Amino acid sequence: MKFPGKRKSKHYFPVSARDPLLAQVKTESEQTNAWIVGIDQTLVDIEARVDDDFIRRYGLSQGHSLVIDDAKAEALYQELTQNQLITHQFAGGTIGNTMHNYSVLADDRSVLLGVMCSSITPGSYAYRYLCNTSSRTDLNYLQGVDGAIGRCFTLISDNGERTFAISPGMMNHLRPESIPEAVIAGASALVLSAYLVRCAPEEPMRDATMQAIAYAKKHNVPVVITLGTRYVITEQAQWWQDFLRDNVDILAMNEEEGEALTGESDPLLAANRALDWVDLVLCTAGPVGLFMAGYTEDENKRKTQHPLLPGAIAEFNQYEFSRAMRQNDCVSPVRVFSHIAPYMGGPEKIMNTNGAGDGALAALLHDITANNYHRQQVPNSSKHSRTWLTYSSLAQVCKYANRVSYQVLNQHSPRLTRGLPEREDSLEEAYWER
Ligand SMILES: Nc1ncnc2c1ncn2[C@@H]1O[C@H](COP(=O)(O)OP(=O)(O)OP(=O)(O)O)[C@@H](O)[C@H]1O
Ligand SMILES: O=c1[nH]cnc2c1ncn2[C@@H]1O[C@H](CO)[C@@H](O)[C@H]1O
Repeated sequence: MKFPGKRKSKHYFPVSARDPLLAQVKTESEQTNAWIVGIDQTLVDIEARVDDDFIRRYGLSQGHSLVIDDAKAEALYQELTQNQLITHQFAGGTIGNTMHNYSVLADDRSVLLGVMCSSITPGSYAYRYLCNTSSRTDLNYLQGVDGAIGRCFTLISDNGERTFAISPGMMNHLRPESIPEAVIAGASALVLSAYLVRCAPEEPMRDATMQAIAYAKKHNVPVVITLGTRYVITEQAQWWQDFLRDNVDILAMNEEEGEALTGESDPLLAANRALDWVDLVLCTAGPVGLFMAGYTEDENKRKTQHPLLPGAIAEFNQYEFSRAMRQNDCVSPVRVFSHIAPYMGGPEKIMNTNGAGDGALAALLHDITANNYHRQQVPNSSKHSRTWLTYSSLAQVCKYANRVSYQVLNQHSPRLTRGLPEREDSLEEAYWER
């Protein structure tokens, strides 16, 4: 486990190899016992630049992710190929991206559940998918299918807006019996997307997802969900509110999804409202940066040393130096919030905003898993005097998540090609010095 940003505090981590007591603890359990698990619709992204007429002709709607039938997918693919419009083909899927990015950041294990073609030929989409996935992502639990994985036509319009057209293949054929209970029981988090419940009634993906959630609840593993696109939510906001309340602990969304879910256009208010249903919220807001909202124990809340920020909730960042807890683990829960502007004001040239939010979520998952890892290694540390959810404060997680988003904006694919620069000894210094 690589630590999310080195510290110069008394809790410096990873624990020093020179400390004889801690070194002992470490060697006993060299094999990592901290991992995350996610379920996804196995998809390859096929990216192309198209004009508005193209979007219209195929009955798509800008900014939306729509499922299309085989005939339409074939016609669309033919047109893209004939006109040489395809610019990139890469492994995708919002949770696949997140598992991959987590593994790159943490240099550690994530487990991906989903389907994979039983028979793979070199050069096929399935082959590409496997080649573009981190070797730290455990693919041993994928369920074989006799058919194709999904294709996600990622159509970029002149105004930079991206429209997804999904040709599902057999991506929704994951069965409940393919969900391994032990993998979920031992995980630091179960990670899902709102897209998973968007499948035909006869397809088993929804049941597989609910099975995974049932195991997570049984073993007290936090359930994390990312909302995907606002259209999936707008259609049935009340249903999603109930779903979050009953099944989810940690919510990741962007400001548009936040509005669709809560009716609040202000991301801070949307995050605050979502705390009625979940324990921790990450809300990205494009050029505005990102917000986090969560709970902490009143007695342990910590005052920020940053300037107090105005907003719909006055001085909302007052206790942003607090670590997040699940509401039920608190005796006296208080709500805490944090915000951060884009790292370095954003890259000079944005290569692609696709997956910037997924990158931020991977950073949060890294911090949560590092907390579990640290608890296993140094259980009597004062860092574990309470059952915290994150290793770091909300302010620090914001900083890290934002840094990872920046990295994604700076490259073409939503999947990180490498971890954050090693030279960045202290995220703190690198952040503020430039
Ligand atoms: N135009 C921009 N300028 C500066 N930073 C940006 C810009 N767009 C995004 N970012 C950074 O990336 C983070 C995530 O962006 P955004 O809110 O667009 O994610 P998203 O819509 O969830 O993306 P996706 O769904 O593709 O993963 C923001 O919090 C911010 O740090
Ligand atoms: O329906 C879907 N299911 C799973 N992933 C999807 C769907 N639509 C789009 N993406 C994925 O979202 C990522 C960017 O955040 C893209 O890589 C794309 O593959």
